[in-house]
Amino acid sequence: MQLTITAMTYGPDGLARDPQGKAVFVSGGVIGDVVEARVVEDGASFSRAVVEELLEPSPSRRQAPCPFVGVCGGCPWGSMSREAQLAAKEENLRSTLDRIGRFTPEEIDNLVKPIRFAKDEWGYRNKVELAPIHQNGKFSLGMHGRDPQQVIRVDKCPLFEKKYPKALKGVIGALSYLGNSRDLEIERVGIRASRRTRALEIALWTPTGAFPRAQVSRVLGDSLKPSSVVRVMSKGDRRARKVAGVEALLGEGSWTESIAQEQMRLSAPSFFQVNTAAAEILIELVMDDLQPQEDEVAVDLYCGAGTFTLPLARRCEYVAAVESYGPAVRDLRRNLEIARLDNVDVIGGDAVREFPDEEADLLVVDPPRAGLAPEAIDLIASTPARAVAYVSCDPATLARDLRRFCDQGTFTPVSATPVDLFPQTFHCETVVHLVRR
Ligand SMILES: C[S@@+](CC[C@H](N)C(=O)[O-])C[C@H]1O[C@@H](n2cnc3c(N)ncnc32)[C@H](O)[C@@H]1O
Repeated sequence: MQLTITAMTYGPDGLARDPQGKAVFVSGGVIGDVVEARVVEDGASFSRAVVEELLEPSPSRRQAPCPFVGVCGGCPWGSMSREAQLAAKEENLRSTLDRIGRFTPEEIDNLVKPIRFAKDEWGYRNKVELAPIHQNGKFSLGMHGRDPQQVIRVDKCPLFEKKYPKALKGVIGALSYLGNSRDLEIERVGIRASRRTRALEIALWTPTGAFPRAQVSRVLGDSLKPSSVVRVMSKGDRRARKVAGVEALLGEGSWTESIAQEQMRLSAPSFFQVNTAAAEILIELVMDDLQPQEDEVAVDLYCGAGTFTLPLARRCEYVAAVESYGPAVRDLRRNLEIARLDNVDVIGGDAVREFPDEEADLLVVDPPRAGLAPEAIDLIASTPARAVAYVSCDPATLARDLRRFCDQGTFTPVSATPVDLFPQTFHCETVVHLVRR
């Protein structure tokens, strides 16, 4: 079937319409392509197809600097120009606010601001994760494919921090050498690198039990000169592994990044924004939207290790920060100590159950992809706050929650700024400014 790709989905695929007007998700299609496609799934409301032949390549199509684009899971939009990626992300936010948020075209025009982005579209990721490969009795490491069951053999990744072009090869080489002389039981390996602090950490995720600590730290230390090597021990059911502890095998036992003039120290299991330069845009937008004042109280929900907590604490009288993940709570306490900030109440627990009872003037919420629980919206509405900054990594749950805020009636969104935190992917971060009606 001949198809023209007219949009990008919130996923790797292009979107086209068949002659009857039914939506077709086209794997391998880039906006503007004319393709010959084979339908692989014909559903009642939409179909799925794969590109068989590129009849007229889109002007937005380009040669990506990595042969694994399309196969590897890291760069699903890598064959599309940056301009086209940015435009598609802005359009995705608009269409989600329309479909799920039920905002009118005029409201969307008023809300959505031009997408913001940092300079680097490659070499921006401060973190990559490697998965084990056991093949023909040999051990190695690779990256998850577009099909997450598949692990692709790579020795470099153009998304990873450009100041460390040889880190992947070094880690894979050293651990393959060790893993072929004895079973290290590696479940995954995380590498974090900072061009600002020069910190390089290798985190080996393994089950609890015996582990050749000295040998691993010697081989990784000799080949990569990392600032830290840690072992993250996990236990429990395969689908719900829990961190049982982190042991430092070499160096600092944590990784340091510098962001918006703050030093952040992170333990390997803690969340940190993977694109430091673009995360600084999030901080700038949140502070510009909220304009925190020195006599004000701020609440930071889903605060992680403190990306927004520290800048809020510099500007406000007092901050209450809530985070449910133990390692991140400990990181935040340490980051506040390093920053000599003593005006923050760090609350470990669920954002709804532990909702701070302070009279908040401002709130920052940065939930995971699932977005906010309906109770969280009611709790936020029950505060006397004058404004909320909602940082979202999922346009669909964001649109749902903005509709709930509007229906609840206390806060109304006044701007939604997409930020390109994840170039080469369809993912998009958004900062929404809500004010009291
Ligand atoms: C998207 S991250 C944002 C972290 C932080 N604001 C930052 O930018 O670095 C979401 C955070 O929410 C935490 N989290 C997840 N569910 C939570 C809950 N129910 N209550 C409180 N925190 C939660 C996660 O552990 C994670 O640190």
